[in-house]
Amino acid sequence: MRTSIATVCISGTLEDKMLACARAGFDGIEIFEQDLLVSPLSPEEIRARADRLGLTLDLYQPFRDFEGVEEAVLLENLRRAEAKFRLMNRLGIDTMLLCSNVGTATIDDDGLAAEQLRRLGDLAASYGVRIAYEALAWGKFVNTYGHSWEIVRKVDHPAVGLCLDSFHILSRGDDPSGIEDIPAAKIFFVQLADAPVLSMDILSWSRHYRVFPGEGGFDMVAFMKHLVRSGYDGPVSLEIFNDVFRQSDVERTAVDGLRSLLWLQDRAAAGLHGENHPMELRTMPDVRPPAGLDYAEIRTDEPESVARMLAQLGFEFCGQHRRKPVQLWAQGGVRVILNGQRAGGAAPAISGLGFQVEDPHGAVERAVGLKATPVARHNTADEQELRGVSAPDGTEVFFAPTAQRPAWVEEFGAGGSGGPGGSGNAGDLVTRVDHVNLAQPWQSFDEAVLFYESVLRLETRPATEVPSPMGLVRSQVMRTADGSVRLALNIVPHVLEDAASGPQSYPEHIAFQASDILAVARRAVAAGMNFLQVPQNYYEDLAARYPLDAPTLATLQELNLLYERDGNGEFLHFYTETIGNLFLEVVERRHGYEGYGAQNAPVRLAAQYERNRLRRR
Ligand SMILES: O=C(O)c1ccc(O)c(O)c1
Ligand SMILES: [Mg+2]
Repeated sequence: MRTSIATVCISGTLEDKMLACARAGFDGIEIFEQDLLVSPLSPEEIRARADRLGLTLDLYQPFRDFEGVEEAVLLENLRRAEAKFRLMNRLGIDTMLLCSNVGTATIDDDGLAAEQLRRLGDLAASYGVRIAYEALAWGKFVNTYGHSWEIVRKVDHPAVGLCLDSFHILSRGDDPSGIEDIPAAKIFFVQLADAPVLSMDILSWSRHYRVFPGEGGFDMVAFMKHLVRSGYDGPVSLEIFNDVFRQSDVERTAVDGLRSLLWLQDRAAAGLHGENHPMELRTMPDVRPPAGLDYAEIRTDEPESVARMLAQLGFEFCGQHRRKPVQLWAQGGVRVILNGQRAGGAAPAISGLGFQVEDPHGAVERAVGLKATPVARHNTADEQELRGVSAPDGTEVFFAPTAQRPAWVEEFGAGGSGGPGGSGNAGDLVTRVDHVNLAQPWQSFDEAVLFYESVLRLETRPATEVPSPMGLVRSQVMRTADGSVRLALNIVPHVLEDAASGPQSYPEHIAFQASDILAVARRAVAAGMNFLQVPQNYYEDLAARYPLDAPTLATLQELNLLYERDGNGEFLHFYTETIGNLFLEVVERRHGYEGYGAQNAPVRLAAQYERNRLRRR
């Protein structure tokens, strides 16, 4: 598949954009008119530069408000078009995108629109140029791809075909399967964009919220399959209007974009089960989603305090690393690595996660194929080689075999009874990691969703928004279907960017699942643990929300436990104090509860905010 991207997707000057697209590995680009108008480079220089970078110039766009007009307006539109055809000749671009008329159309008549497009086709052909007609979802008379295809069929001109843009089709809830019935030769260009499911006017949605395939809520894989089945084999181009992408690091966004096309090809190929079509799809090693967490690594400047907290929760110290200031703690088969090496400014509190996979080698190969950055790992001869990549927020993601007792624990001289391997001791109350909550800088949130979806094959669940004193926190759960791995990605509110403490001052946490949370809490109380204090108002509201008896309520309040119900399911959980950027949570799920205590999250965030303020005073 030939990959392309519209220059409007990314930040910087036209030169910056071209360089970044070439470096990321795109085959070509669409020149967005605005980028050319403001460029000091001449069309010939742009052409030469693209050539040097190995980029094809696939499309010039957009040309607007052409068809469905009075004759006098049409003559003016043809004059406008001819100027652009001359420009395209200088650029060496042979396809121009024409948006369906949104402004000047006054005549709702397909026959007339077709005749006018035929005249444009004749003019275009005389310059060796083709017109790709795109139905904008908010076009005045033409706003569906079906309608644009009817008109193009009527035009019946070799220089007039279609541009299909997934956003305009899927945003309206239109059925994309009809794409398979369009003759491939009449599809001149294809643009892809995903978007989060929002209820707002389509134009604003399109101009500000598009995201790369895999980062939103559209079924892009199904769309791609229809496209492949049509027999189309031209460029597949990203056209993303997104306020964040346009102000983010250009190289990084370009890589994110290419990753989306690599992922999409792989998924579409898997869904097409070896069907034969002209478009060749690039695939990668097919790895299964992780089976569980091998370990979680916490990096902290206060390892003693975090160690104390782990001990209070029933974790056992299993050993010190031979050479590094790094400790291993374990309980019930859960392994936590406590890294006291100085992290420096923007390092996340949860610095690494080991995922258990069937084929660690294949998983690394796939991750690198998806343009993830490998993490440098120093190995001595007797240390087990673990390979991993960096997630967008800097968390190191390692791929480990699905061993009960991984070989690397030997580096910690770990022996002992239950210790770090197997399923732990019979009396262990913590049985597994329930979920890991990772703070995401707002610039790389969409990138992170695609990263975890494509590299780890996690599924996205509908996002939620949690109010906090620092702003609205968007939270996105990504998990395996069976729940063996669950991550909650939280966007760090903008306000923290300005804080002296820097963008990563937002805390992260690991939630441990317990078989008996009351016992864990009581043991922690006895061991002198500092719980996050839950306000009285919360318990009064809880009594109103649920018919809980007085002794249960009193126990919840005494232990600073939070509670939520979901049908038959019950969720009990508590939080520790925050140390540096880290706190811990213990949860107990009863009767198939599947959520994360969303109603309690604002209480937690407000309590942490109060605590933090008191400490800073
Ligand atoms: O928002 C627009 O105007 C616009 C322009 C060109 C496109 O290809 C498109 O999909 C939208
Ligand atoms: Mg478009």
